[in-house]
Amino acid sequence: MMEVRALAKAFSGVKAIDEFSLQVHADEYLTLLGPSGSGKSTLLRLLAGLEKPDSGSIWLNGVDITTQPTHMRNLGFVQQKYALFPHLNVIDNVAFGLRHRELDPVTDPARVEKRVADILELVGLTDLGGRMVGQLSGGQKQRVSLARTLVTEPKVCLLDEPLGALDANLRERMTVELQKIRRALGVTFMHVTGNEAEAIAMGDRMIVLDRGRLLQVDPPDTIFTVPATIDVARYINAYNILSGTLSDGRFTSSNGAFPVVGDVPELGYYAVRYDAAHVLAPGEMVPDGSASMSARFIASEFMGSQIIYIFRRIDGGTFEVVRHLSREDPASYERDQQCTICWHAADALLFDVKGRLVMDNSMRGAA
Ligand SMILES: Nc1ncnc2c1ncn2[C@@H]1O[C@H](COP(=O)(O)OP(=O)(O)OP(=O)(O)O)[C@@H](O)[C@H]1O
Repeated sequence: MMEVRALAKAFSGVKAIDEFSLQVHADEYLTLLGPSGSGKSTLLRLLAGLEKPDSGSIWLNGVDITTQPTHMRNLGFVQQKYALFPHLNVIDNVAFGLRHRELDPVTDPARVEKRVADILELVGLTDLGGRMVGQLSGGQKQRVSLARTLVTEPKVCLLDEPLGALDANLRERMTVELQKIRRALGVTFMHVTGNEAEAIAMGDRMIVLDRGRLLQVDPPDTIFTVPATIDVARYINAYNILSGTLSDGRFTSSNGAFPVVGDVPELGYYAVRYDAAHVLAPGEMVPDGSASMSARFIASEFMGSQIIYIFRRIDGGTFEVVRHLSREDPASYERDQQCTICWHAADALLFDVKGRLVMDNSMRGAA
């Protein structure tokens, strides 16, 4: 439906977007995760036509829109700052885009009224239509901003950190709402976020961006279980990452040596998911087929249904262990207590020196 081909944009010689290509499907929720400065906003601005690319092209339903002005693109853009008209009420803010859009403006008052009423109902603002926007909460302003964009029926709606300004409670509610609204309209959403949990929870597919380059695009569960590079593993904040080398058939680092199934040349990194590790009880033996390391307890964080234990590794880095409390009671450790952490050797992911996933240990076991 939308296709981005080798898009590039540099500012003063620094590449903000670097040979970025992507196929966007109709009726999908795409999330875009990247650290600060990775080019997320620049990419949205290029797609929206607010920034001119140095090279590459953007296609919408087979039409090259690379040089089309913003208002001709039929793309919606919900920016970080809501940019609502303070002197207009909610209804008029939403109606404005519809009356004044370049492509097919709607001027018949009855049609405008009906369309605005429908969209306000969809975003849950029916009762607030007459309010001035200055009298709305952050979450309500966010909905007006979304409604104002969606009322124009864009083919793709770009959302720049739409939940960024909301408190945790509201963010959780809007997570579900945004998905519901998108599904009801069948419009494609491209939602930029710096929050990995949001990207994983909301996307049908998820893009990971780093220094302007696309590292991976896949359904979130694939990104979570099979991150294509060590940087993807790092950005989703779900893996303990160790660097080391292969020696005598074992991944060897200052934290110990762990068995590697098969022969992996050029091994550089070893990653253990937080929820794949557990802490041995005093006197408990390391099970067969497991790797283990010694670490000192620093702190735990209770998260409701799960608990995170944080340890200090021998090399000074941290190692996190997540346990689900539906399966076991929380344990308590003394600060600086020496513990043994273990995991199935086959659960570790192996990356080469360039940070590319070589093949995971379990796949090697099966091979
Ligand atoms: N108008 C500009 N002039 C110069 N440099 C820019 C401009 N816009 C962006 N950049 C640079 O391009 C890079 C990407 O910036 P961008 O704002 O797209 O990143 P981001 O991933 O959206 O970051 P954040 O999550 O912090 O908003 C950064 O190095 C930034 O400093």
